[in-house]
Amino acid sequence: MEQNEFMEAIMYVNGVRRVLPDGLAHMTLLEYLRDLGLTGTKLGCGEGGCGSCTVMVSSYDRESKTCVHYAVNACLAPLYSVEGMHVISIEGVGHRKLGLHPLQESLASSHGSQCGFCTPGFVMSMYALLRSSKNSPSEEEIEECLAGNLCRCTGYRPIIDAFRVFAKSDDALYSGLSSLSLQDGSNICPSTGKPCSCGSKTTSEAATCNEDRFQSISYSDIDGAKYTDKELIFPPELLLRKLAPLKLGGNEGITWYRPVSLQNLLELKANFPDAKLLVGNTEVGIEMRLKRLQYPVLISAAQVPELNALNVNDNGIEVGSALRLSELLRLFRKVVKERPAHETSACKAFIEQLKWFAGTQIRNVACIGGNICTASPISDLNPLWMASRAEFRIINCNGDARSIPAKDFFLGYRKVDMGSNEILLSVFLPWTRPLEYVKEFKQAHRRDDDIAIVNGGMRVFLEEKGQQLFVSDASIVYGGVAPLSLRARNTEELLIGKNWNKCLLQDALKVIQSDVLIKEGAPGGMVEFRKSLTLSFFFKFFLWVTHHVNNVNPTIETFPPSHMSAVQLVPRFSRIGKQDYETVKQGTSVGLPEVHLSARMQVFWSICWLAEGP
Ligand SMILES: NC(=O)C1=CN([C@@H]2O[C@H](COP(=O)(O)OP(=O)(O)OC[C@H]3O[C@@H](n4cnc5c(N)ncnc54)[C@H](O)[C@@H]3O)[C@@H](O)[C@H]2O)C=CC1
Ligand SMILES: O=c1[nH]c(=O)c2nc[nH]c2[nH]1
Repeated sequence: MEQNEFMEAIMYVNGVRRVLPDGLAHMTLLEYLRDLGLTGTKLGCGEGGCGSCTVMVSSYDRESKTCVHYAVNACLAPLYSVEGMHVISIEGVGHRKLGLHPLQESLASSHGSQCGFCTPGFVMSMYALLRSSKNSPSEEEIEECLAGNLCRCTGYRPIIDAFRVFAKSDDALYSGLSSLSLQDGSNICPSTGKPCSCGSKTTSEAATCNEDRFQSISYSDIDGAKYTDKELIFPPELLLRKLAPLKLGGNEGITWYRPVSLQNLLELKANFPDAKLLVGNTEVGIEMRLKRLQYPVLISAAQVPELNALNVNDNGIEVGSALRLSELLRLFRKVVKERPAHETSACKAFIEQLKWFAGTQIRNVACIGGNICTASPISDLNPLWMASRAEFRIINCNGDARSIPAKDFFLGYRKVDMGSNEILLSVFLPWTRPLEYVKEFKQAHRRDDDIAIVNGGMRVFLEEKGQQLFVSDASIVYGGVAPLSLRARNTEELLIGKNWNKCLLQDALKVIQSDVLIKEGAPGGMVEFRKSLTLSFFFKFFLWVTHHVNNVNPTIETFPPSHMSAVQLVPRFSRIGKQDYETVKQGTSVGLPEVHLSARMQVFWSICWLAEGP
C-alpha cells in the first residue's frame, strides 16, 4: 500500500464530526468519549461483561446499502475501529433541557434506576434495539438485548417493566411454545416441566397452565407503541465516503492497520509476520489491557470483504471468518426458515448456543474467526464446529489455500494448526442429512452472559436397517474438560456401527467416564460436578435423538414421558414480578412510590462518580 492511499480518519459522535488524529491507536472508544467530556458512558469491568460502557455504533453497509445500528462495549472497542462510523452515546439520546427520550422517561418514572451507574448502558442497549428494529421488538428481543448489561442495585424487574412498554404485545416468548413443543404433539408445561395437553400457542393461553403469571405493570405513562424515532440521523458524509485503508500510530510504538481487501491483508501479514490480527478485539483487548501483552502491529481485518463473504449453496454454508456472531445468528435463523428441516439440525444447535453466548454487545463485534483462533478450552462454538463436520479454510501470505476439518484443527491449549504466515479465511458448515442430528450443550453459573463450566457438541448419523437404527457416524465433543475442546474418541468408536437402543446408552455412559478424564486439582475445579455434566449431556443427547427418531420410526424404544422435560429447549423466561403493598398516605410523600430526584438525571446525565476519575 502506498502512503498516499491513506486518508484522513474521521468519525461522528452524537452528530458532530470529529477528525481522529494520528497517535491514538492505543486508545479505546470509551477513553476517547470520556476525554471529550462525555462521561455518561461508564468504565465498569473493562472486559465486555457488564455493559455500563454501552454505546450505539451506526455504520453504512455497502453490501446491502443500508445503515446498520448496533450496541457495542466501548471499553473494548479500539478507537480506530469506529473510523467512518457514527457513535451515539447516552448524551446523544436525550437531553434534560431539550427533553428526555421516551426510553429515558420510562426508565426514570418506572423506578428503573437507583445508583444510576449502569443506567446509561441499559438505555443504550435498548436504544440500539429500537433503532435496529423495523417493528416494535418482542419481549424476548428486549430481554436478549439486555443480557450483556448488569445491574447491581436497582434490580432487573423495574428496568424490564420500563422497557416492556416498547414491546409488541403478543409475544410468543412467554409461551415459548415454538421451542417447547414436542414433535409428537404433547407439550411440556412451561410452569411444571411436566407433559401437559394445553397446547397453548399464545401468552394468554399459556397463562392457563401457568397460574403464576402476572400482567405486566409499568409505572410510566409512556405508550411505547406510539414511539416513532426522530433521532440523530446517519451523517450523509459517511454514506458517500469510500472505504480506504488506514495506517495510524499510537503510544509505545503501536501501529494500527486497516486493510480493505484480502490482498492488502495478506501483504501486511507477509511484511509483519508477528502482527496481531483482530476483528472484535474482545479477546485481544483483554490480553493487551488486563494481561499487559504487547502487540506493536495490529491489523484490523473487520472490513475485509472476502472475510465477510456469505455463500449458501446445495452443500452447506460458507461464511467468512470475520463475520460477526450476531450476523451468523441472523443467517442461521434465516436458513432454518428456508431450507428443509433435516438440513439444518446443526444450524439450530448453533442458534441455541449463540443465544446464550456472551451479551449482545460482544456478539455484535466478536467474529467467528476470533472465537475459533483463540481456541479457548471453554469456547462455546468450537465443540459444535467439530461435531458438525465443519471445515476451516486457511490461506497463507502467498494466497495458497487449504482446508482442514474442524475436528483436527485444535492441537492444545490455545494452540491451533495454523502457521504465522496463515490466517483463517472462512468456515464451511455442511447441511445435515436425513437422520443426522446435532445438539449443543452448555452449563454455566448463570444462563446469560457467562462462560461455560462444561459445554459440548454432539452429532449422530443413523441408518435404517429393517426396523432398527444403526449408528453410521458420531461425534461427541466436550469443552471445559481439558486444555482444548476434546473429542471423546473411544465413545465415538463405541457408538459407530451399533444399534441405537437403551443398552447402547448404558455402554456409552461407561466409556465416557474413562474417555473424559478430569483429574483432581484440574484447573476450573468442581471436578465431580463437571464429570457428572459430561454424563448428563450425553444422556440428554440420547433422549433427544430418540425422541426425534421416534417421529420417523415409531417402533424405536422410547422413554417415559416423565423424562421428556430433559429434551426441551430452555426458553428465555421473562423477569416478571409483582409487588403488592398498601400505600398509606401520611400527608407527605412518605409511603408513596415517588420517583427519586436523581432519576431523570441518571438516565441521561454525565454524572461522574468520584471513584471513576475523569
Ligand atoms: N470479552 C468477552 O466478554 C468475551 C470474549 N469472547 C472472545 O471473543 C472472541 C471473538 O472474536 P473477536 O473479538 O473478533 O476476536 P479478537 O479480535 O479479539 O481476536 C481473537 C484472536 O483471534 C485471532 N483471529 C481473529 N480472526 C482471525 C483470522 N481470520 N485468522 C487468524 N486469526 C484470527 C486474533 O489474532 C486473536 O488472536 C473469542 O475469542 C472469545 O474468546 C467471547 C465471549 C465474551
Ligand atoms: O465461547 C465463548 N463463550 C463465552 O461465553 C465466552 N466468554 C468469554 N470467552 C468466551 N468464549
